[in-house]
Amino acid sequence: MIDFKILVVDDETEFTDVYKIIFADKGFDTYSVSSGEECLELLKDQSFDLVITDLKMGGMNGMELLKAIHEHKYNCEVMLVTGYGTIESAVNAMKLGAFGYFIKGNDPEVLLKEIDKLVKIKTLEQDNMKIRSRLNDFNYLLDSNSTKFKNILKVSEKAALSNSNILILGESGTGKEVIAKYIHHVSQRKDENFVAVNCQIFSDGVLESELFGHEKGAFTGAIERRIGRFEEANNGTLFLDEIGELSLNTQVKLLRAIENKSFERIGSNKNISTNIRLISATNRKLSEEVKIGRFREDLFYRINTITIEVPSLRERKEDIPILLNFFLNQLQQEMKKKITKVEDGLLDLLTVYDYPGNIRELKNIIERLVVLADDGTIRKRDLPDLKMYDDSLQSPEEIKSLKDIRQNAEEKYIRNILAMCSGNVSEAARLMDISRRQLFNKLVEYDIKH
Ligand SMILES: Nc1ncnc2c1ncn2[C@@H]1O[C@H](COP(=O)(O)OP(=O)(O)OP(=O)(O)O)[C@@H](O)[C@H]1O
Repeated sequence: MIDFKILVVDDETEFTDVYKIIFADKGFDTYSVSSGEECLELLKDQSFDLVITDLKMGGMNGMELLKAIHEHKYNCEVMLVTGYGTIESAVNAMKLGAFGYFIKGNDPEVLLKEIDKLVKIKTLEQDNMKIRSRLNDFNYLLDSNSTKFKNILKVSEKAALSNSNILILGESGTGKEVIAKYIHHVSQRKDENFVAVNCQIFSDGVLESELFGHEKGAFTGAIERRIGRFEEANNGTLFLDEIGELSLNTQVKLLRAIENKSFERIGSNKNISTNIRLISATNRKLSEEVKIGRFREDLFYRINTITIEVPSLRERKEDIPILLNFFLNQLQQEMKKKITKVEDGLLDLLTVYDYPGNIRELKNIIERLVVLADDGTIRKRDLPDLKMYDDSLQSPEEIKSLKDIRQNAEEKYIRNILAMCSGNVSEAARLMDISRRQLFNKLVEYDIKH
């Protein structure tokens, strides 16, 4: 069956029957109704690629139907069927946006050729949509000034060519999922699904049903059959994030599915074979987890045919300027806000900080700067806690007086608590167990704006 739905509209059933046979024979999904009114009713519930309507009908005629379809903005083409005597109105119909017309009694091949053109247009549009959605989906920065990260990209591209299972290691927020998507994107599986599952957010039983699916009635609450992520990812890529969080029980089931390249839905004996590339990721040291018996060794060797270690952001600080640019562009579009200037010294502060939360943290900070920006300028004063950036500038050799250190710590503490309370002084004072007056004095002393 071709993915193309046709609706034939004619009050003479002998014609609709003939069309149905011809179209069905060519593999089109064909329906028929006997009036324009019925056609409009059906279009409310179902979508069709093409409506072929007779021009002359009792009730609403073909031309009126064409106008109504356009008025409702239904996304389908219309072709008119006409006798010799009415060709002129068929031509007028084309001026009104009909895709074409067909003269009753002519060779149906002529009509089929016209339909074929539409099928080709539809396929082309679908391909374009797929390409666009792939590109939209891949809105990440892959340029890098860091040799380490450039190497990661090279290894990813090579790994993508194979079918091997890949393990991505790295701290939280370094972009492990981004790398997984990139591998999928450059692999031969790119037109198939990329399915991501975060193993941490599900409890044991729920995760198994998430991965393998279940049959209706398999357990209390299984009110209908559910396709699991393994099935969804068939022929594509399955990305298991936080794989280090899997229980030993689920590890056994996952290992079996990988080894046998097949699995069963929960509550079913039917074996379903699967063809997936598995990419796993974790911020845990999996080899250590194996040593202490928290992660199965056999599974570890199954999933890490190729291991990719994504560097932390502090190991690739040379990328902070281009990441800043990238996120600024992205956020300007998302927030419809123009940023034309980065205040002097801001980039230095951003570069000096160590980002325990990696790119995720940098992105959040930039988002905050854009939200708080006015006059199109992002500024130092809007950084979440300026002091922590200055702190990382201190070298261990710099010996300071105890008083300085104490004041430093106090100021940082106050700034953090204030940020936690979104600047609410009463709440911050309560948390710090001091009076509002005492806190106000400290704010003046440290020149903290709130
Ligand atoms: N190269 C990049 N270009 C643009 N954005 C990126 C890039 N790398 C990471 N990010 C952004 O940083 C955030 C964290 O990325 P991602 O989720 O891939 O990290 P992760 O290492 O998988 O994190 P976790 O271990 O917490 O799951 C996301 O918002 C992502 O869009």
